[in-house]
Amino acid sequence: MGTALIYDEEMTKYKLLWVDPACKIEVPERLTVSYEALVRSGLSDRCVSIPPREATDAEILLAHSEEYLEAVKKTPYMTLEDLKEFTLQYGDVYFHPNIYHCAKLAAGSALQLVDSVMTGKVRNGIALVRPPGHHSMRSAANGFCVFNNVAIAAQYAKQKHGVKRVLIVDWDIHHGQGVQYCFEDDPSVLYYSWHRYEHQKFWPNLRESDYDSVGKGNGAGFNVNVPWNKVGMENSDYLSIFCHVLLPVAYEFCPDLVLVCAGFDSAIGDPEGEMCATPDIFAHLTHLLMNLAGGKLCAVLEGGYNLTSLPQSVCQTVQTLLGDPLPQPAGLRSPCKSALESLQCVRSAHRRYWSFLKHAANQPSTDISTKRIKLANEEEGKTEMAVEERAAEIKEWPEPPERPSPPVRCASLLPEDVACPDGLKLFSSSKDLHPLLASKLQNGADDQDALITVSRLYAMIEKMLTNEIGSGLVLISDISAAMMGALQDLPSDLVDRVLVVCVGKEKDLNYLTTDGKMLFVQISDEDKEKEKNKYFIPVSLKKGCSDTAGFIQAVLGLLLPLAYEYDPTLVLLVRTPGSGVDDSMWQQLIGLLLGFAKGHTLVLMQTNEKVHVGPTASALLGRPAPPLLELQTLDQEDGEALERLRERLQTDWKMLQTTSEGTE
Ligand SMILES: CC(O)(O)NCCCCN
Ligand SMILES: [Zn+2]
Repeated sequence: MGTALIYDEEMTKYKLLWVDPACKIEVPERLTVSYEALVRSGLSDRCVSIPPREATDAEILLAHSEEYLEAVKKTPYMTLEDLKEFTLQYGDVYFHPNIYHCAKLAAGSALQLVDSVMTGKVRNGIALVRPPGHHSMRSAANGFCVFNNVAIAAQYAKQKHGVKRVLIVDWDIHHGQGVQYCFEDDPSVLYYSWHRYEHQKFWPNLRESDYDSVGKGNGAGFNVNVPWNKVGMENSDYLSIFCHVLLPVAYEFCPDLVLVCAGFDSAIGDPEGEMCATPDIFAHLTHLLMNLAGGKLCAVLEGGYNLTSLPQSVCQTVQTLLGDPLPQPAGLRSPCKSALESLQCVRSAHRRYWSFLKHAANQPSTDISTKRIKLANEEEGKTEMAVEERAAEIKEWPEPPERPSPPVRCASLLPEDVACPDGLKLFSSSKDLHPLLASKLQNGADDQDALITVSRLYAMIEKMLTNEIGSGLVLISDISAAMMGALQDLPSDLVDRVLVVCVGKEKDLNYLTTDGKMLFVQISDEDKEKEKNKYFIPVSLKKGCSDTAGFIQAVLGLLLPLAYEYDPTLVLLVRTPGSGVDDSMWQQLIGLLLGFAKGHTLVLMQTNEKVHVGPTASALLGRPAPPLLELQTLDQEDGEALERLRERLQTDWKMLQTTSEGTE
């Protein structure tokens, strides 16, 4: 299924008609440069073009009051003076004779996107709209927003498509207070937002944007605010918040639909955000959400004011929605102290609502809310520094890397009697021994067949690293022998950093190395807590890999952060017989692992488990994993063991940190 693209140049036909420094950045070119970049890169041709439509009154009233709608309806007929007068009642927004029409198109675009995804016409999609929506409230325009496009879309999805749980991820750098107000007592809509906050000194300067606004009444726990109290946040900060806050909560919430308030003012170069995350980070943020809700994801443009990083970020997002390989998330380092403080505060504020956060640490001793009160009392004037001054610090950043799709998306090495699943291409490798193995033959290696198997594995790995093949699926009769053969002194000129994820128990692991060429993560029911090798991470679950809650917790809170920090050039995923992992969990794992090593994941399974070949192939082809069934709660002892493991490892692996204690 395809990716929808909703855009219409009509939404460029309004602009600021008077002087207002706070609003001058919201220009029509935001939309044109984004769409033109999609056209130039050939991405728009690969999308399913869906026309926008005007939202009806009834649809707008899903999130707004009648009096507000009636008032906005009058604006097309206002004189310039009336428009200025009308605008004065709201904050940081402007009106124009054509903005009501565009606001209906923006909201209608979001609804068209929801319809296209919910009816299965497309898998996912993006709507390039203006005016944005997430600041507008029931009876007020605000922050360049007139109607709350995503809030209306969430209500519409519930009402028209019977969606039970909607996840809204707001990666715009501003807090979508309009969305928060709309759903704060509604447990069927989980609103997650990070936003520049600086202890309430940054616009819209709201006390309720802080991490302790967790939702009200039945909605308690379903509003997650992550305040950025410093500018300059980087890719590592964004990814660690996704791994340690958003994803555990999102997987436990188990949404039927994901809506993204896709604001790109959180990218480097933006005068509003002043952050340092590069445009390719949106490839990863999008990918990490694509295995939720069976892949049903609707992204709706919010902010984004740097006319270079905005189109780059939009293209990165669309390319991931289309299923292209991800760029390596290079240059990750430890999240900064301020990000870790926010991380710790959010996790402790939500500990009581989400079993996946149950083991989160307490609020940091240097409680950041006291800073908020102190700083907020200082003279307000400083916060209103003109936008131009802030924009002066615009940084340089590299063009996002190319993300070419390999000619063969997924190759397979199967025994003759196993049919090649559709979409996979049988890997034909020469019968003679791989030169790298010739040495093993000389010192009389015994088992010829094993050597041939390893030889073909090496040949497949080589084709991956030259990007002739994306991923691979290999069935072998004896998995232990194959792992021994392949991993025993793995030739360094074959691959320099391989992440081995071993699902299930595996007896002798004496090919482990300590030189960092291989990071070995094992999830099983074997308890090996005494391991001291930084590159061997044994995760033990009492009930083994069949325990979905424990498994997903290990994947999200341990494996993902480790993999981001390690940044492998190859992922080797091994499923040992009798692991007990269920297919939907297995597909989730594959889907998430494809985000690393430019999609070069090689799956090793034993021939007697060929019944799992179909689901494995489907996941390797980038098809979304089915939603996980309602997760049981996390086993207490497993949760504590995972926490101990994370504590022990975080001195070596900075992406595992979830508290600010101990950081300089
Ligand atoms: C959509 C948005 O979040 O980017 N709007 C930002 C408004 C900033 C006003 N100072
Ligand atoms: Zn914004």
